[in-house]
Formats: sequence, C-alpha cells, structure tokens
Amino acid sequence: MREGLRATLAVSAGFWCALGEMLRSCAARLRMLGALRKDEHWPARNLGPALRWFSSEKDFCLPNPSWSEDLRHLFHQFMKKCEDGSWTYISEKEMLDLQKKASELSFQNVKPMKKKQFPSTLTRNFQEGLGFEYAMFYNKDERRIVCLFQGGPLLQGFPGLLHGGAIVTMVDYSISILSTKTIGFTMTAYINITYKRPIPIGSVVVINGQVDKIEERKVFLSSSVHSADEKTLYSEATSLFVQLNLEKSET
Ligand SMILES: CCCCCCCC/C=C\CCCCCCCC(=O)SCCNC(=O)CCNC(=O)[C@H](O)C(C)(C)COP(=O)(O)OP(=O)(O)OC[C@H]1O[C@@H](n2cnc3c(N)ncnc32)[C@H](O)[C@@H]1OP(=O)(O)O
Repeated sequence: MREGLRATLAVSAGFWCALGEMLRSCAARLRMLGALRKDEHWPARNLGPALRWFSSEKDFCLPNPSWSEDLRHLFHQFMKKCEDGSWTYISEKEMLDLQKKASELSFQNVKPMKKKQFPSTLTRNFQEGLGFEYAMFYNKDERRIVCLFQGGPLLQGFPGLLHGGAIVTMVDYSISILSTKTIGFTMTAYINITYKRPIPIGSVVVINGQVDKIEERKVFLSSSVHSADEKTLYSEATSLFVQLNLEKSET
C-alpha cells in the first residue's frame, strides 16, 4: 500500500516537473516570438526587470528554453568534442572569474562596483532569449575558440536583423577570451570587421576565432561568422589584442 502511494507520488512529481519545464519553454519561445512582432519593438515593456543581475551560481552558457533546436544541436555536438579533451567548454563562472581577476590585476585604480550595482557582463544583461544567447568552446592546442551564438530581438538593428555592433561585440568577447587564455590578460587594440551578409534575429551563427601570430605582447587574430549549416559566411574580422602591461597603471 505504502509502496503504491510512494510510486504515485513519484509519478505525479515527475509529471508536474515535466509540465513546469514545458510551460517555461513555451513562455520563453512566445516571449521571443512576441518580441519579433512588428508592433512590439520594445518587448521589455511587460517583462518585469530587464536586467539579469550578477549571479555566480547560474551558468548562463547552458541551454535554456529560449534556445532553438539548431543551438541545442550544435551545443551537444561540441560537448561531445569535449569528451576527448581536445575542446573545453567555457562556463559563465570561468568568464566571470577571468574578468574579476583582470580587474584586480590591471585596473587597481578603478573602484569595483558593488555586487548589487553590478550587472553581469554586458552580454548577460538581458532576459532569456532577448539578447545574447551563447556558449563557447576552446581548443588549446589549435589556439581556437568557437562561440555558438543566437541573437535575440533586443539586438535588432535593421528590422528583423542583428545590429552590427551586437555582432562585433560577440566576436570581440570570444576572441578576447581566446587571446587572454593564450598569453594572459589582453585588451582589444583594434578589430576590423567586414559584414558580408545580414544575420536574421533569432538565427544561430557560429563564430570561429583563431590566433594567427604572436609578437611579444601583440596577438593577431582572425575570426569568421558562419550560419549553423556553414553555407553562409556572414562576417569576417581581423584584430590585434595587446597583453596588458601590468607594471604600468592602466587608468
Ligand atoms: C581587461 C581585460 C579583460 C579580459 C578579460 C578576458 C576574460 C573574458 C571574460 C569575460 C568576457 C568579457 C570580455 C570583455 C573584454 C572586451 C574587450 C574590450 O572591449 S577591451 C576595450 C576596448 N579596448 C580598449 O579600451 C583598449 C584601449 N587601449 C589601450 O588601453 C592601449 O592602447 C593598449 C592596452 C591596447 C596598448 O597600450 P600599451 O601602452 O600597453 O602598449 P603600446 O606600447 O601602446 O602598444 C604595444 C604594441 O601594440 C601596438 N599597438 C597598440 N595599439 C595598436 C593599434 N591600434 N594598431 C596597431 N598597433 C597597435 C603598438 O604599436 C606596440 O607595438 P610595438 O611593441 O611597438 O611593436
């Protein structure tokens, strides 16, 4: 009797969990689709606080209900590549730790913001699905980084298309992590991007970044932005990152 009751409770708990997850997923997709409607350019209107506050616990790089099938599929493909150790998944915590360490090391004259005033990194100040949704993978031996990126409706430039500034932001983030992981903390000296095709809002792109050359403190990198099926080349960039001179004050 007791066993029967326990089994019933387990099944019903499972049912409510699955239903909850399904509703959450539908809500996120609807939010994104709603925001794409022509008359709702500012979807934050009814969405409560638009900022996603700093959290060291949640890993925003993991799939959430706003992720499309394409993004999930690529994410799982890359997670598989991590199994033999050639690629490594970069968690949100690792990015925040790097950023925190960078400011401790190099910007000693800058007063750090209090946690409560401090929204997470620029790319994380959006509700799920409305801004930058991405995950990054690093290949140490090949000095490469891959960023799987789905840009949401708050990143719109031309109607229905991603703003070029949002694209270059994501490219810059990806390769700044690559150059930092390659030679230590670096800053962007220049980034020269060519936009070849517009990127539709909500589509999934793959950013590939690689180190081309290192000359003392200078790291030269190139990157490309492709569609998930690799058929469309959206953008290409070349850039220079300079390793921070930690003896000098940087402010
Ligand atoms: C803080 C690091 C954070 C890293 C965190 C990574 C973890 C990631 C985690 C979470 C993701 C968040 C990631 C956010 C990151 C976003 C990245 C950005 O948006 S950075 C903001 C925009 N960039 C600036 O504001 C730079 C402003 N510029 C400067 O501060 C300096 O100019 C700097 C540091 C770039 C170089 O200054 P010098 O005083 O250290 O070095 P000098 O002597 O001027 O240059 C060194 C060599 O580089 C050449 N160089 C410098 N700038 C150049 C340029 N624009 N074009 C060509 N050559 C240049 C020079 O000619 C020199 O070359 P020769 O050694 O003589 O051969």
